[in-house]
Amino acid sequence: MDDAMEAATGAHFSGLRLDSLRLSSPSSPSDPSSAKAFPMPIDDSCDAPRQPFVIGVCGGSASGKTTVCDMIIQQLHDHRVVLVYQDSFYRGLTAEESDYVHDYNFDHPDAFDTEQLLACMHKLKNGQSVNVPIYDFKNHRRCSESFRKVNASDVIILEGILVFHDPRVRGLMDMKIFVDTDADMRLARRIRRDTIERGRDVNSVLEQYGRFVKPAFEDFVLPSKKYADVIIPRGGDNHVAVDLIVQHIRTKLGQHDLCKIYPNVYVIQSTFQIRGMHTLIRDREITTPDFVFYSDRLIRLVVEHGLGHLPFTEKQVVTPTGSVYTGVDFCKKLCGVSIVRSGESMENALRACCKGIKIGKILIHREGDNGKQLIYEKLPNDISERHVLLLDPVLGTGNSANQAIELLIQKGVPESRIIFLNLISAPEGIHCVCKRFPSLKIVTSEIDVALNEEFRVIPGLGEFGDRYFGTDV
Ligand SMILES: Nc1ncnc2c1ncn2[C@@H]1O[C@H](COP(=O)(O)OP(=O)(O)O)[C@@H](O)[C@H]1O
Ligand SMILES: Nc1ccn([C@@H]2O[C@H](COP(=O)(O)O)[C@@H](O)[C@H]2O)c(=O)n1
Repeated sequence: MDDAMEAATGAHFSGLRLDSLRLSSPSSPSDPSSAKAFPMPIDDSCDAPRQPFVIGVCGGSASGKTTVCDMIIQQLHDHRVVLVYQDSFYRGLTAEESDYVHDYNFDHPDAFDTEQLLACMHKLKNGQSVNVPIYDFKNHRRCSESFRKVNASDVIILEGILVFHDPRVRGLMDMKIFVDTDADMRLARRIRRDTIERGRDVNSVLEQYGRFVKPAFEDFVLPSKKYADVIIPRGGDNHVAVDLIVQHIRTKLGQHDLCKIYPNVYVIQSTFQIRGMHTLIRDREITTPDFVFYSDRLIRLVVEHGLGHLPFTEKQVVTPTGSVYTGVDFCKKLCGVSIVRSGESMENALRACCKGIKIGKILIHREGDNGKQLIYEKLPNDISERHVLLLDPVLGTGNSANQAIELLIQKGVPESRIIFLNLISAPEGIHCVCKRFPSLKIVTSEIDVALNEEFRVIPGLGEFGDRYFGTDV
Protein backbone atom coordinates (compact mmCIF):
# COMPACT_ATOMS: atom_id res chain seq x y z
CA MET A 1 0.00 0.00 0.00
CA ASP A 2 2.86 2.27 0.95
CA ASP A 3 1.95 5.84 0.07
CA ALA A 4 -1.50 5.41 -1.36
CA MET A 5 -3.63 7.96 0.31
CA GLU A 6 -7.33 8.49 0.28
CA ALA A 7 -7.87 11.64 2.16
CA ALA A 8 -10.69 14.07 1.95
CA THR A 9 -9.47 17.60 2.36
CA GLY A 10 -11.82 20.15 3.85
CA ALA A 11 -11.59 23.83 3.13
CA HIS A 12 -9.13 25.35 5.53
CA PHE A 13 -10.31 27.80 8.07
CA SER A 14 -8.37 29.76 10.60
CA GLY A 15 -11.00 30.55 13.15
CA LEU A 16 -11.40 30.95 16.87
CA ARG A 17 -14.14 32.46 18.94
CA LEU A 18 -13.07 35.67 20.58
CA ASP A 19 -13.89 34.55 24.05
CA SER A 20 -12.17 31.18 23.78
CA LEU A 21 -9.11 32.76 25.39
CA ARG A 22 -10.96 33.09 28.65
CA LEU A 23 -11.61 29.55 29.71
CA SER A 24 -10.95 28.16 33.14
CA SER A 25 -10.33 24.54 34.07
CA PRO A 26 -7.45 22.39 35.32
CA SER A 27 -4.07 22.62 33.69
CA SER A 28 -1.56 20.16 32.31
CA PRO A 29 2.02 19.47 33.37
CA SER A 30 4.63 20.02 30.71
CA ASP A 31 8.38 19.72 30.94
CA PRO A 32 9.81 22.36 33.28
CA SER A 33 13.45 21.45 32.95
CA SER A 34 13.50 21.46 29.18
CA ALA A 35 11.51 24.69 29.21
CA LYS A 36 14.49 26.42 30.78
CA ALA A 37 16.67 25.47 27.82
CA PHE A 38 14.89 27.96 25.53
CA PRO A 39 13.95 31.17 27.31
CA MET A 40 10.87 32.52 25.57
CA PRO A 41 9.83 36.16 25.48
CA ILE A 42 6.11 36.34 26.21
CA ASP A 43 4.06 38.75 24.18
CA ASP A 44 1.62 40.20 26.69
CA SER A 45 -0.63 41.50 23.96
CA CYS A 46 -1.86 37.96 23.41
CA ASP A 47 -3.51 37.92 26.80
CA ALA A 48 -5.11 41.33 26.53
CA PRO A 49 -8.91 41.25 26.50
CA ARG A 50 -10.18 41.38 22.97
CA GLN A 51 -12.09 44.32 21.59
CA PRO A 52 -15.43 43.55 20.03
CA PHE A 53 -15.88 43.87 16.28
CA VAL A 54 -17.98 46.99 15.58
CA ILE A 55 -20.14 47.21 12.48
CA GLY A 56 -21.91 50.41 11.41
CA VAL A 57 -25.05 50.04 9.28
CA CYS A 58 -26.20 53.26 7.64
CA GLY A 59 -28.81 54.12 5.00
CA GLY A 60 -31.93 56.17 4.43
CA SER A 61 -35.02 55.81 6.56
CA ALA A 62 -36.85 52.52 5.81
CA SER A 63 -34.05 51.39 3.51
CA GLY A 64 -33.92 48.06 5.33
CA LYS A 65 -31.13 48.72 7.88
CA THR A 66 -32.86 46.86 10.71
CA THR A 67 -33.82 44.04 8.37
CA VAL A 68 -30.19 43.62 7.21
CA CYS A 69 -28.96 43.73 10.84
CA ASP A 70 -31.45 41.02 11.82
CA MET A 71 -30.23 38.84 8.96
CA ILE A 72 -26.60 39.31 10.01
CA ILE A 73 -27.43 38.50 13.64
CA GLN A 74 -29.32 35.38 12.64
CA GLN A 75 -26.43 34.10 10.56
CA LEU A 76 -23.87 34.87 13.26
CA HIS A 77 -25.83 32.66 15.66
CA ASP A 78 -22.73 31.16 17.28
CA HIS A 79 -21.34 34.56 18.25
CA ARG A 80 -22.60 37.02 20.81
CA VAL A 81 -23.97 39.95 18.82
CA VAL A 82 -25.78 43.05 20.07
CA LEU A 83 -27.63 45.70 18.12
CA VAL A 84 -27.54 49.36 19.13
CA TYR A 85 -30.00 51.72 17.42
CA GLN A 86 -28.98 55.32 16.85
CA ASP A 87 -32.72 56.05 17.17
CA SER A 88 -32.48 55.18 20.90
CA PHE A 89 -30.40 58.34 21.30
CA TYR A 90 -32.99 60.75 19.92
CA ARG A 91 -33.27 63.67 22.31
CA GLY A 92 -36.70 63.84 23.92
CA LEU A 93 -38.65 66.89 22.80
CA THR A 94 -39.09 69.80 25.20
CA ALA A 95 -42.64 70.95 25.92
CA GLU A 96 -42.18 73.84 23.51
CA GLU A 97 -40.81 71.61 20.75
CA SER A 98 -43.71 69.22 21.30
CA ASP A 99 -46.16 72.01 20.50
CA TYR A 100 -44.53 72.40 17.10
CA VAL A 101 -43.63 68.78 16.45
CA HIS A 102 -44.55 69.08 12.77
CA ASP A 103 -41.79 71.65 12.39
CA TYR A 104 -39.18 69.54 14.15
CA ASN A 105 -36.44 68.04 12.00
CA PHE A 106 -35.81 64.49 13.24
CA ASP A 107 -33.43 63.88 10.37
CA HIS A 108 -30.86 66.53 11.35
CA PRO A 109 -27.72 65.40 13.27
CA ASP A 110 -28.67 67.72 16.13
CA ALA A 111 -31.78 65.63 16.82
CA PHE A 112 -29.51 62.96 18.39
CA ASP A 113 -27.55 63.01 21.65
CA THR A 114 -24.32 61.90 20.00
CA GLU A 115 -22.23 62.41 23.17
CA GLN A 116 -24.38 59.86 24.99
CA LEU A 117 -24.20 57.48 22.03
CA LEU A 118 -20.39 57.77 22.05
CA ALA A 119 -20.21 57.13 25.80
CA CYS A 120 -22.31 53.97 25.45
CA MET A 121 -20.29 52.71 22.51
CA HIS A 122 -16.98 53.30 24.31
CA LYS A 123 -18.23 51.32 27.30
CA LEU A 124 -19.42 48.45 25.12
CA LYS A 125 -16.12 48.42 23.25
CA ASN A 126 -14.37 48.11 26.61
CA GLY A 127 -16.43 45.08 27.51
CA GLN A 128 -18.91 46.80 29.86
CA SER A 129 -22.67 46.49 29.62
CA VAL A 130 -24.75 49.65 29.17
CA ASN A 131 -28.29 50.88 29.68
CA VAL A 132 -29.59 52.29 26.42
CA PRO A 133 -32.59 54.65 26.45
CA ILE A 134 -35.89 53.46 25.01
CA TYR A 135 -37.36 55.91 22.50
CA ASP A 136 -41.08 56.22 21.84
CA PHE A 137 -41.78 57.30 18.24
CA LYS A 138 -45.45 57.94 18.97
CA ASN A 139 -44.79 60.55 21.66
CA HIS A 140 -41.32 61.63 20.48
CA ARG A 141 -39.99 61.03 23.99
CA ARG A 142 -37.70 58.74 25.85
CA CYS A 143 -39.21 56.36 28.38
CA SER A 144 -38.11 57.95 31.63
CA GLU A 145 -38.40 54.82 33.79
CA SER A 146 -36.98 52.03 31.68
CA PHE A 147 -33.83 51.26 29.74
CA ARG A 148 -32.69 48.42 27.50
CA LYS A 149 -29.68 46.63 28.95
CA VAL A 150 -27.10 45.88 26.27
CA ASN A 151 -24.43 43.38 27.27
CA ALA A 152 -20.80 43.25 26.23
CA SER A 153 -20.41 41.09 23.13
CA ASP A 154 -18.15 39.79 20.39
CA VAL A 155 -19.89 41.91 17.78
CA ILE A 156 -21.62 45.28 18.20
CA ILE A 157 -23.81 46.53 15.36
CA LEU A 158 -24.68 50.24 15.40
CA GLU A 159 -27.55 51.07 13.08
CA GLY A 160 -29.02 54.42 12.07
CA ILE A 161 -29.56 57.02 9.35
CA LEU A 162 -26.63 59.17 10.52
CA VAL A 163 -24.14 56.73 12.03
CA PHE A 164 -21.51 57.67 9.42
CA HIS A 165 -22.01 61.43 9.89
CA ASP A 166 -19.89 62.10 13.00
CA PRO A 167 -16.21 61.13 12.48
CA ARG A 168 -15.92 60.07 16.14
CA VAL A 169 -18.73 57.54 15.72
CA ARG A 170 -17.37 56.39 12.38
CA GLY A 171 -13.96 55.97 13.96
CA LEU A 172 -15.32 53.28 16.29
CA MET A 173 -16.27 51.01 13.42
CA ASP A 174 -14.32 48.07 12.04
CA MET A 175 -16.72 47.66 9.15
CA LYS A 176 -19.15 50.13 7.56
CA ILE A 177 -22.17 48.98 5.58
CA PHE A 178 -24.49 51.25 3.58
CA VAL A 179 -27.95 49.93 2.74
CA ASP A 180 -28.87 51.39 -0.62
CA THR A 181 -32.56 51.14 -1.51
CA ASP A 182 -34.50 53.14 -4.11
CA ALA A 183 -36.14 56.30 -2.81
CA ASP A 184 -39.64 55.27 -3.94
CA MET A 185 -39.28 51.94 -2.17
CA ARG A 186 -38.11 53.70 0.99
CA LEU A 187 -41.05 56.08 0.89
CA ALA A 188 -43.56 53.29 0.28
CA ARG A 189 -42.17 51.27 3.19
CA ARG A 190 -42.04 54.32 5.42
CA ILE A 191 -45.71 55.21 4.76
CA ARG A 192 -46.73 51.66 5.62
CA ARG A 193 -44.52 51.43 8.71
CA ASP A 194 -45.22 54.88 10.15
CA THR A 195 -48.99 54.52 9.76
CA ILE A 196 -49.04 51.03 11.25
CA GLU A 197 -46.31 51.23 13.90
CA ARG A 198 -45.58 54.87 14.66
CA GLY A 199 -49.10 56.31 14.95
CA ARG A 200 -48.94 58.65 11.93
CA ASP A 201 -51.36 59.37 9.12
CA VAL A 202 -50.38 59.27 5.46
CA ASN A 203 -50.54 63.05 5.03
CA SER A 204 -48.19 63.75 7.92
CA VAL A 205 -45.74 61.11 6.66
CA LEU A 206 -45.71 62.66 3.20
CA GLU A 207 -45.33 66.17 4.55
CA GLN A 208 -42.47 65.20 6.88
CA TYR A 209 -40.82 63.32 4.03
CA GLY A 210 -40.87 66.29 1.68
CA ARG A 211 -39.81 68.88 4.26
CA PHE A 212 -37.20 66.99 6.27
CA VAL A 213 -36.54 63.35 5.41
CA LYS A 214 -35.67 63.78 1.73
CA PRO A 215 -33.54 66.97 2.12
CA ALA A 216 -31.66 65.51 5.09
CA PHE A 217 -31.07 62.31 3.16
CA GLU A 218 -29.46 64.36 0.40
CA ASP A 219 -27.53 66.65 2.77
CA PHE A 220 -26.29 64.16 5.37
CA VAL A 221 -27.05 60.51 4.63
CA LEU A 222 -26.10 60.22 0.97
CA PRO A 223 -22.79 62.13 1.37
CA SER A 224 -21.80 59.66 4.10
CA LYS A 225 -22.14 56.73 1.70
CA LYS A 226 -18.55 57.34 0.60
CA TYR A 227 -17.33 56.08 3.98
CA ALA A 228 -18.91 52.66 3.46
CA ASP A 229 -16.74 49.59 3.01
CA VAL A 230 -19.69 47.69 1.58
CA ILE A 231 -22.80 48.99 -0.18
CA ILE A 232 -25.81 46.68 -0.24
CA PRO A 233 -28.20 47.40 -3.10
CA ARG A 234 -31.83 46.33 -2.38
CA GLY A 235 -31.24 45.88 1.36
CA GLY A 236 -32.61 42.69 2.90
CA ASP A 237 -33.52 41.27 -0.51
CA ASN A 238 -29.82 40.97 -1.25
CA HIS A 239 -29.03 37.63 0.37
CA VAL A 240 -25.77 37.24 -1.54
CA ALA A 241 -24.39 40.50 -0.10
CA VAL A 242 -25.47 39.57 3.43
CA ASP A 243 -23.88 36.10 3.10
CA LEU A 244 -20.60 37.66 1.95
CA ILE A 245 -20.64 40.17 4.81
CA VAL A 246 -21.25 37.39 7.34
CA GLN A 247 -18.38 35.36 5.87
CA HIS A 248 -16.10 38.37 6.22
CA ILE A 249 -17.15 39.00 9.82
CA ARG A 250 -16.58 35.33 10.63
CA THR A 251 -13.08 35.50 9.18
CA LYS A 252 -12.31 38.65 11.16
CA LEU A 253 -13.65 37.13 14.37
CA GLY A 254 -11.73 33.97 13.76
CA GLN A 255 -8.39 35.62 13.46
CA HIS A 256 -6.53 35.06 16.66
CA ASP A 257 -3.88 37.70 17.30
CA LEU A 258 -1.19 35.05 16.98
CA CYS A 259 -2.48 34.14 13.53
CA LYS A 260 -1.86 37.73 12.52
CA ILE A 261 1.69 37.67 13.90
CA TYR A 262 2.45 34.25 12.44
CA PRO A 263 0.63 33.71 9.15
CA ASN A 264 1.47 29.99 9.23
CA VAL A 265 -0.60 29.38 12.38
CA TYR A 266 -4.08 28.09 11.57
CA VAL A 267 -6.80 27.67 14.17
CA ILE A 268 -9.70 25.62 12.84
CA GLN A 269 -12.97 27.48 12.75
CA SER A 270 -14.66 27.25 16.10
CA THR A 271 -18.27 26.10 16.23
CA PHE A 272 -20.46 25.19 19.19
CA GLN A 273 -19.77 21.57 18.27
CA ILE A 274 -16.01 22.08 18.63
CA ARG A 275 -16.43 24.13 21.81
CA GLY A 276 -18.65 21.38 23.18
CA MET A 277 -16.00 18.74 22.55
CA HIS A 278 -13.32 20.92 24.12
CA THR A 279 -15.57 21.44 27.12
CA LEU A 280 -15.85 17.67 27.53
CA ILE A 281 -12.17 16.78 27.16
CA ARG A 282 -11.09 19.63 29.43
CA ASP A 283 -13.48 18.52 32.18
CA ARG A 284 -11.51 16.62 34.82
CA GLU A 285 -14.61 14.57 35.68
CA ILE A 286 -14.95 12.96 32.24
CA THR A 287 -14.40 9.18 32.01
CA THR A 288 -11.45 7.79 30.02
CA PRO A 289 -13.67 6.27 27.27
CA ASP A 290 -15.43 9.61 26.80
CA PHE A 291 -12.12 11.49 26.85
CA VAL A 292 -10.82 9.18 24.12
CA PHE A 293 -14.04 9.42 22.10
CA TYR A 294 -14.19 13.22 22.02
CA SER A 295 -10.42 13.64 21.65
CA ASP A 296 -10.55 11.32 18.63
CA ARG A 297 -13.30 13.41 17.07
CA LEU A 298 -11.35 16.63 17.56
CA ILE A 299 -8.09 15.05 16.38
CA ARG A 300 -9.84 13.88 13.22
CA LEU A 301 -10.96 17.45 12.50
CA VAL A 302 -7.44 18.81 13.03
CA VAL A 303 -5.97 16.11 10.80
CA GLU A 304 -8.50 16.84 8.04
CA HIS A 305 -7.67 20.55 8.22
CA GLY A 306 -3.96 19.81 8.24
CA LEU A 307 -4.34 17.72 5.07
CA GLY A 308 -5.98 20.72 3.43
CA HIS A 309 -2.61 22.48 3.61
CA LEU A 310 -0.83 19.91 1.46
CA PRO A 311 -0.23 20.72 -2.18
CA PHE A 312 -2.51 19.11 -4.74
CA THR A 313 -2.69 18.95 -8.51
CA GLU A 314 -5.69 19.39 -10.79
CA LYS A 315 -7.38 16.16 -11.84
CA GLN A 316 -10.30 15.45 -14.13
CA VAL A 317 -12.56 12.41 -13.80
CA VAL A 318 -15.56 11.19 -15.77
CA THR A 319 -18.67 10.77 -13.62
CA PRO A 320 -21.28 7.98 -14.13
CA THR A 321 -23.34 10.52 -16.11
CA GLY A 322 -20.52 10.75 -18.63
CA SER A 323 -19.69 14.34 -17.63
CA VAL A 324 -16.24 15.58 -16.75
CA TYR A 325 -15.62 16.69 -13.19
CA THR A 326 -12.57 18.86 -12.66
CA GLY A 327 -11.17 18.31 -9.20
CA VAL A 328 -7.87 17.80 -7.46
CA ASP A 329 -5.51 14.95 -6.73
CA PHE A 330 -4.03 14.71 -3.25
CA CYS A 331 -0.33 14.92 -2.50
CA LYS A 332 0.99 11.35 -2.25
CA LYS A 333 4.42 11.87 -0.77
CA LEU A 334 3.68 12.31 2.88
CA CYS A 335 4.10 10.63 6.24
CA GLY A 336 3.15 11.14 9.85
CA VAL A 337 5.58 11.48 12.75
CA SER A 338 4.25 11.23 16.26
CA ILE A 339 6.06 12.62 19.27
CA VAL A 340 5.88 9.73 21.74
CA ARG A 341 3.85 9.18 23.84
CA SER A 342 0.87 11.45 23.49
CA GLY A 343 1.39 12.03 19.78
CA GLU A 344 0.58 8.34 19.26
CA SER A 345 -3.02 9.16 20.16
CA MET A 346 -3.27 11.01 16.83
CA GLU A 347 -2.02 8.15 14.68
CA ASN A 348 -5.38 6.41 14.25
CA ALA A 349 -7.05 9.55 12.97
CA LEU A 350 -4.24 10.03 10.47
CA ARG A 351 -4.49 6.41 9.32
CA ALA A 352 -8.26 6.77 8.99
CA CYS A 353 -7.80 9.75 6.67
CA CYS A 354 -4.75 8.53 4.74
CA LYS A 355 -4.95 4.85 3.92
CA GLY A 356 -1.60 3.09 4.29
CA ILE A 357 0.28 6.19 5.44
CA LYS A 358 3.73 5.58 6.94
CA ILE A 359 4.05 6.88 10.47
CA GLY A 360 7.39 7.39 12.17
CA LYS A 361 8.07 8.15 15.84
CA ILE A 362 10.30 10.46 17.82
CA LEU A 363 10.85 9.99 21.56
CA ILE A 364 12.47 12.77 23.50
CA HIS A 365 13.69 11.36 26.79
CA ARG A 366 15.07 13.38 29.64
CA GLU A 367 18.09 11.68 31.27
CA GLY A 368 18.15 12.46 35.00
CA ASP A 369 18.18 16.09 36.15
CA ASN A 370 21.28 17.18 34.26
CA GLY A 371 19.27 18.73 31.40
CA LYS A 372 20.60 16.15 28.93
CA GLN A 373 18.09 14.71 26.52
CA LEU A 374 18.11 11.55 24.47
CA ILE A 375 16.24 11.43 21.23
CA TYR A 376 15.12 8.08 19.85
CA GLU A 377 13.71 8.03 16.39
CA LYS A 378 12.23 5.61 13.90
CA LEU A 379 11.50 7.44 10.69
CA PRO A 380 10.85 6.42 7.05
CA ASN A 381 14.16 6.16 5.14
CA ASP A 382 12.96 8.49 2.40
CA ILE A 383 11.52 11.06 4.80
CA SER A 384 13.44 13.88 3.11
CA GLU A 385 11.20 13.43 0.04
CA ARG A 386 7.97 13.58 2.01
CA HIS A 387 5.68 16.16 3.52
CA VAL A 388 5.57 15.49 7.26
CA LEU A 389 2.54 15.74 9.52
CA LEU A 390 4.07 16.07 12.98
CA LEU A 391 1.68 14.90 15.71
CA ASP A 392 1.47 16.05 19.32
CA PRO A 393 -1.89 16.93 20.92
CA VAL A 394 -0.58 19.72 23.16
CA LEU A 395 1.95 22.41 22.24
CA GLY A 396 3.15 23.73 25.60
CA THR A 397 6.61 25.27 25.90
CA GLY A 398 7.52 24.26 22.37
CA ASN A 399 10.77 22.61 23.47
CA SER A 400 10.05 19.02 22.51
CA ALA A 401 8.39 20.23 19.31
CA ASN A 402 11.48 22.22 18.41
CA GLN A 403 13.74 19.25 19.06
CA ALA A 404 11.58 16.99 16.94
CA ILE A 405 11.47 19.59 14.14
CA GLU A 406 15.26 20.05 14.37
CA LEU A 407 15.68 16.32 13.94
CA LEU A 408 13.37 16.24 10.89
CA ILE A 409 15.34 19.08 9.33
CA GLN A 410 18.61 17.22 10.01
CA LYS A 411 17.06 14.27 8.15
CA GLY A 412 16.62 16.53 5.13
CA VAL A 413 12.93 17.50 5.47
CA PRO A 414 12.55 21.15 4.39
CA GLU A 415 10.98 23.26 7.14
CA SER A 416 8.17 24.34 4.81
CA ARG A 417 7.14 20.71 4.32
CA ILE A 418 6.35 20.17 7.99
CA ILE A 419 2.82 20.66 9.31
CA PHE A 420 2.57 20.43 13.08
CA LEU A 421 -0.88 19.22 14.19
CA ASN A 422 -2.18 19.64 17.71
CA LEU A 423 -5.39 20.12 19.66
CA ILE A 424 -4.28 22.83 22.04
CA SER A 425 -1.48 25.35 21.74
CA ALA A 426 -0.06 27.67 24.39
CA PRO A 427 0.95 31.10 23.03
CA GLU A 428 4.46 30.55 24.41
CA GLY A 429 4.80 27.32 22.40
CA ILE A 430 3.63 29.08 19.24
CA HIS A 431 6.17 31.88 19.74
CA CYS A 432 8.91 29.37 20.43
CA VAL A 433 8.24 27.21 17.35
CA CYS A 434 7.26 29.91 14.87
CA LYS A 435 10.18 32.19 15.66
CA ARG A 436 12.63 29.38 15.07
CA PHE A 437 10.81 27.77 12.12
CA PRO A 438 8.83 30.52 10.41
CA SER A 439 7.91 28.52 7.32
CA LEU A 440 6.55 25.52 9.21
CA LYS A 441 2.75 25.41 9.54
CA ILE A 442 0.87 24.84 12.79
CA VAL A 443 -2.74 23.65 12.68
CA THR A 444 -4.51 23.64 16.04
CA SER A 445 -8.08 23.61 17.33
CA GLU A 446 -7.70 26.11 20.18
CA ILE A 447 -5.06 28.51 21.49
CA ASP A 448 -5.08 28.60 25.27
CA VAL A 449 -4.32 31.51 27.60
CA ALA A 450 -0.73 30.87 28.70
CA LEU A 451 1.69 28.61 30.52
CA ASN A 452 1.74 28.94 34.29
CA GLU A 453 4.89 29.15 36.41
CA GLU A 454 5.14 25.36 36.32
CA PHE A 455 5.07 25.47 32.50
CA ARG A 456 1.61 23.92 32.38
CA VAL A 457 -0.87 25.01 29.73
CA ILE A 458 -3.67 27.10 31.24
CA PRO A 459 -6.56 26.26 31.18
CA GLY A 460 -5.27 23.17 29.33
CA LEU A 461 -6.53 19.64 29.87
CA GLY A 462 -3.99 17.92 32.09
CA GLU A 463 -1.51 15.25 30.97
CA PHE A 464 -3.01 14.25 27.60
CA GLY A 465 -1.14 10.93 27.23
CA ASP A 466 -2.13 9.71 30.70
CA ARG A 467 -5.75 10.66 30.20
CA TYR A 468 -5.93 9.14 26.71
CA PHE A 469 -4.15 5.88 27.54
CA GLY A 470 -5.83 5.59 30.95
CA THR A 471 -2.64 5.77 33.00
CA ASP A 472 -3.66 8.78 35.11
CA VAL A 473 -4.51 6.86 38.29
N1 LIG B 1 -36.81 43.46 1.61
C1 LIG B 1 -37.95 43.88 2.15
N2 LIG B 1 -39.12 43.51 1.64
C2 LIG B 1 -40.28 43.95 2.16
N3 LIG B 1 -40.36 44.75 3.22
C3 LIG B 1 -39.24 45.17 3.77
C4 LIG B 1 -37.95 44.75 3.28
N4 LIG B 1 -36.99 45.32 4.03
C5 LIG B 1 -37.63 46.05 4.96
N5 LIG B 1 -38.96 45.97 4.81
C6 LIG B 1 -39.98 46.64 5.62
O1 LIG B 1 -39.78 48.03 5.49
C7 LIG B 1 -39.88 48.66 6.75
C8 LIG B 1 -38.56 49.37 7.08
O2 LIG B 1 -37.54 48.38 7.16
P1 LIG B 1 -36.40 48.50 8.23
O3 LIG B 1 -35.51 47.34 8.06
O4 LIG B 1 -37.00 48.72 9.59
O5 LIG B 1 -35.70 49.81 7.71
P2 LIG B 1 -34.77 50.86 8.48
O6 LIG B 1 -34.22 50.17 9.68
O7 LIG B 1 -33.77 51.21 7.46
O8 LIG B 1 -35.66 52.01 8.80
C9 LIG B 1 -40.23 47.59 7.77
O9 LIG B 1 -41.60 47.61 7.98
C10 LIG B 1 -39.81 46.31 7.09
O10 LIG B 1 -40.61 45.23 7.48
N1 LIG C 1 -39.95 61.12 16.87
C1 LIG C 1 -39.45 60.73 15.68
C2 LIG C 1 -38.13 60.35 15.53
C3 LIG C 1 -37.68 59.95 14.29
N2 LIG C 1 -38.50 59.95 13.22
C4 LIG C 1 -38.02 59.50 11.90
O1 LIG C 1 -37.37 58.27 12.04
C5 LIG C 1 -36.45 58.12 10.99
C6 LIG C 1 -35.27 57.30 11.45
O2 LIG C 1 -35.65 56.01 11.79
P1 LIG C 1 -35.54 54.78 10.73
O3 LIG C 1 -35.90 53.57 11.53
O4 LIG C 1 -36.48 55.05 9.62
O5 LIG C 1 -34.13 54.76 10.26
C7 LIG C 1 -36.01 59.50 10.59
O6 LIG C 1 -36.06 59.62 9.20
C8 LIG C 1 -37.02 60.43 11.27
O7 LIG C 1 -37.67 61.23 10.33
C9 LIG C 1 -39.80 60.33 13.40
O8 LIG C 1 -40.57 60.36 12.40
N3 LIG C 1 -40.25 60.72 14.61
